[in-house]
Amino acid sequence: MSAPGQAPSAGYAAVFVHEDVPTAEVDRLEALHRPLADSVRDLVDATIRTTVEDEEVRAVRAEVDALVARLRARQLDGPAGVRYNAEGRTWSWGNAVVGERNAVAPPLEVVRDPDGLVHADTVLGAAYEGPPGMVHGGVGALLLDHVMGVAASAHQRVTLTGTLTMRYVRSTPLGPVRVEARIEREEGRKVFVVATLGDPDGVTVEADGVFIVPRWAV
Ligand SMILES: CCCCCCCCCCCCCC(=O)SCCNC(=O)CCNC(=O)[C@H](O)C(C)(C)COP(=O)(O)OP(=O)(O)OC[C@H]1O[C@@H](n2cnc3c(N)ncnc32)[C@H](O)[C@@H]1OP(=O)(O)O
Repeated sequence: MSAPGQAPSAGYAAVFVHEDVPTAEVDRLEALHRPLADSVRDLVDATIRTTVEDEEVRAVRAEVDALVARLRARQLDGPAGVRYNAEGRTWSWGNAVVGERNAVAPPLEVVRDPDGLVHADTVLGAAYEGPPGMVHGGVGALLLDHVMGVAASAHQRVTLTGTLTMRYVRSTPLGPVRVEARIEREEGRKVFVVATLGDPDGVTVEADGVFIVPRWAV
């Protein structure tokens, strides 16, 4: 444990890395890598749903292994972390929900309206299944946590999830989903956020959470 007033651990603090990369270069790299993540996401879906012959499965595996080896020829020592430049541009390419290079993350664009509503639309396919044909409850929580965190941070402060409560009103079918979140109220360093996850027929999960501005971030 770290002393009060400090980041929880050197490891945590170390993921916020200042990097002297101009915004145009960050944008160029994102444009280069995003289609690769899209293709890998497609590969994940195809891996789940393929019905090809055994030999074809073995052959594809060999090709995928070769591709992995090519990408690993030069790579970071650990996770991608959160990076920022002098222009205030931040990027977190490995983020589990919005990482531009993360094929595990559903493609999600989080939008903040002028009135404070934060929302995101995406389509969840076979990789996000829990009950048959339905979104895994943990995936719903993942999306809600992130969008609620964005609402709490208001793009100007660090907040961490303190407590997250969810009520699964009905199952969420795989397919198009929408997350909405807004700040309900604030008390000192505690930010209370309410949110919903829904399908085209309406709300499927209701959530409320307490997001904390950690003492080390004040
Ligand atoms: C500029 C940057 C913008 C970036 C935008 C990007 C958006 C990204 C969005 C990503 C989204 C993804 C997000 C993620 O995935 S965040 C990852 C998941 N969350 C965590 O890992 C958090 C782990 N916990 C901690 O680090 C600490 O325990 C925290 C920071 C939470 C509090 O430690 P701290 O030492 O700071 O707190 P304190 O003891 O001084 O207490 C202060 C007040 O808070 C109250 N309290 C304490 N704990 C809890 C609790 N668990 N629930 C409810 N309330 C709690 C406490 O009673 C007190 O209230 P009061 O007595 O004053 O009334």
